[in-house]
Amino acid sequence: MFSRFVRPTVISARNFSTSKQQNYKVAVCGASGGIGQPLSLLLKINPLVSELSLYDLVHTPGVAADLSHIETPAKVKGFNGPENLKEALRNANVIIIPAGVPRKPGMTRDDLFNTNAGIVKALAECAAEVAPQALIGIITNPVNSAVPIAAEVLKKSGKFDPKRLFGISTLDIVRANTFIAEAKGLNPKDVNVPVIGGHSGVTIIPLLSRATPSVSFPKDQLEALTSRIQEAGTEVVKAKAGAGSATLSMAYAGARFANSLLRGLKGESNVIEAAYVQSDVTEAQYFSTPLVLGKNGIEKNLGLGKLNDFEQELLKKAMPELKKNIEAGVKFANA
Ligand SMILES: NC(=O)C1=CN([C@@H]2O[C@H](COP(=O)(O)OP(=O)(O)OC[C@H]3O[C@@H](n4cnc5c(N)ncnc54)[C@H](O)[C@@H]3O)[C@@H](O)[C@H]2O)C=CC1
Ligand SMILES: O=C([O-])CC(=O)C(=O)O
Repeated sequence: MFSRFVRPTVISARNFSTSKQQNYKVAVCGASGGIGQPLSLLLKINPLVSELSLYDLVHTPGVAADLSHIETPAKVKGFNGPENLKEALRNANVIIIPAGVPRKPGMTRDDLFNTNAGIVKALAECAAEVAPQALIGIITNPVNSAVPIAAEVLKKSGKFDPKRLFGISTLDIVRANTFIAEAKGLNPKDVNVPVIGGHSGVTIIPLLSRATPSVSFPKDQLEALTSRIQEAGTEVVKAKAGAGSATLSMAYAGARFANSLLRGLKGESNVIEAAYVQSDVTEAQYFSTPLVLGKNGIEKNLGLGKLNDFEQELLKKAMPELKKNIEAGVKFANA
């Protein structure tokens, strides 16, 4: 199934050739941040975006003014502060959320829970009220808990549609593709590595046995590559030495994911992208697997597929942590 995957073109700037509807409003919450700004730039040059709504607590007038001078059709509006949140999100087709604090060296993604859980909760509450049809993609960490928080909030307001809520785990796939291409001397654009599970440490489960093109590694290299993919976020946090976590690669991954949501919305067939969603493919209530995306969000969950013994072991190790993260999110939202 992965061989049919087509790497989307994120950047097409002025070379627009789409004839179908492209009137989509995309809102970015946390638009002035390290991820938010480059993500908004990539969305501004996406031909499927007609309206780009930038929300943050600070600096959105400046970011919006700056982006609005780019010679693409998307209309950019900046919304600063909670009093403007409703207007920012109203009737959005897609809402992407990179709002919240990032890690510093020595922290786990879970250490961000106390600050970021409340941010995600408030944004989801507003989305439920003013954009109940929106496809919502959450970047904010810890993703494993943030998605259950948003789901519980949406459930409380009677607006939860499991086909429309996504934790964005695309960066794990982007990294896996890059690292495997490097290891095998391939062009990364030709490599597709499924990564399933959650988005932190052991919950990130790369399925190298199912990479296309097919690749194989001796056991020690397989283990080293697997753990590099699982710990790649920490690699960036360490390299940035206190200045935050991945922003540019995440902006790329977020733009790729948003583009796939939009391609699905406009009725393109065969749009496949993995994300962390409500799921019954394992005993964890939320789990990332490849999805077919369509006009209403998830059209089909493609499930786990076949795992080899090594990957079964990774899955076993991921489960307790993932379930704990999910439980923490559900508990927080219902406290
Ligand atoms: N899912 C993934 O693969 C990844 C997730 N992340 C996560 O993304 C989040 C953002 O990271 P960065 O952009 O580097 O952080 P940042 O600190 O540079 O930017 C965050 C932005 O959110 C804004 N913000 C804070 N509270 C807000 C609220 N209540 N409403 C709206 N905006 C609010 C801030 O003003 C700031 O502009 C972090 O939680 C980080 O851990 C980062 C990389 C990858
Ligand atoms: O590692 C972090 O804190 C940010 C993140 O989620 C990633 O880069 O995968």
